[in-house]
Amino acid sequence: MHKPFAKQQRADDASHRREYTHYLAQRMAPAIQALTLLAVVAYLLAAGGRAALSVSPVPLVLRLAPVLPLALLAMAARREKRPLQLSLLALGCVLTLEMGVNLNGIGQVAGQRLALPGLLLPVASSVIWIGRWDFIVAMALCALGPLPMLLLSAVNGVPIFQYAVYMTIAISVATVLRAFMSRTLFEQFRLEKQLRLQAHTDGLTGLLQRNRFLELARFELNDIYLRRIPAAVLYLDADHFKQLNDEFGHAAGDDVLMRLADGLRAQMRDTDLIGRIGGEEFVVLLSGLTVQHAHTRAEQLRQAMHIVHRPDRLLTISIGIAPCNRPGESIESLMSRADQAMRQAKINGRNQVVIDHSAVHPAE
Ligand SMILES: Nc1nc2c(ncn2[C@@H]2O[C@H](COP(=O)(O)OP(=O)(O)OP(=O)(O)O)[C@@H](O)[C@H]2O)c(=O)[nH]1
Repeated sequence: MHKPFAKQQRADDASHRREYTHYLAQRMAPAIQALTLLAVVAYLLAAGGRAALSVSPVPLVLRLAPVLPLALLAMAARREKRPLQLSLLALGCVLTLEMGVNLNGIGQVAGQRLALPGLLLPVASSVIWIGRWDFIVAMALCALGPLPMLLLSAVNGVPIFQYAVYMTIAISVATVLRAFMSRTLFEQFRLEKQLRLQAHTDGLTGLLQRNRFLELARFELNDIYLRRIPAAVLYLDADHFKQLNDEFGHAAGDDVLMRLADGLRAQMRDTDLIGRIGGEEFVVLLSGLTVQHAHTRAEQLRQAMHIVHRPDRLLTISIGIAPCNRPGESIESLMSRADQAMRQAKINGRNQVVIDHSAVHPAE
């Protein structure tokens, strides 16, 4: 179930990190999918070419064996979007490639040369690692993977020394590339989040913008109808607001609107969805409350607003309530009924709560 946006704004560091990890997974998935596919083709070409050019004590079938797990990993990566699973698939691919390097190099006079393509691996894969842990594991696999083959074919340790130098350079380059990529992606994530926040929240009151409210309310209503729980929509409008603006200016009006929004937030539960729908009009979706409970809450809210002082008088609001008692009814229709009830409250003399009875179930 979608929680109110206000709640998302208070997300702690752990959920922020989780959000970033999922963002990275979305961004990295196509690269991981392309690289795992490339690994299958590259391995086939390299192992096939080597089999045609040189003799090896390891049977060809065994040397080509990594193609199957590589192909399976590439296929699994095609449908994957979850961060941990993507990291594990990419690591599986690196591990299989390193096993392939050993299978093709063991027993060959110039076996150590086969370790050279492995030097590409840290650099080629540097940007796909989602977390720090998978990057470290991948680099360790790249560095240590070809060692069995090198140890078997080394003469006086010379190839191992050369390999260690080149691998250190390759891992250093990979670390720089990854650091640059992480910084760029984190900045992009931060900016996108900030833009989303600005697009979703009202700049003056910090409440949900109309469109975002409607979007979240649709999700919430689906859940309400599915679970068959009671709910109600409140439509709130500040009384004689034009008079305030006309007499004391828009800045005074803005100040009252901000304090009205603060009062709304303080009175409502974390799970209530609150949106600013128009100038001095607000809507609340109260989930899990019967119409009687919603009425009590609306009355409390109306009275709580009296502590907000306007320069000319106490702030009063008129509230309309539409109970969600027609399964499948849209949020737009509920808001329209609540708005009608609010208009009735204005006609009745303002500063009061009116329930829309047009669709109240007989049982209620
Ligand atoms: N300060 C300020 N005023 C706004 C804002 N948005 C809308 N308004 C003003 O809100 C006022 C709404 O006035 P009306 O719709 O006539 O309603 P009212 O004067 O409150 O009268 P009733 O609703 O009948 O009690 C208008 O003067 C708008 O200019 C805003 O963001 N800031």
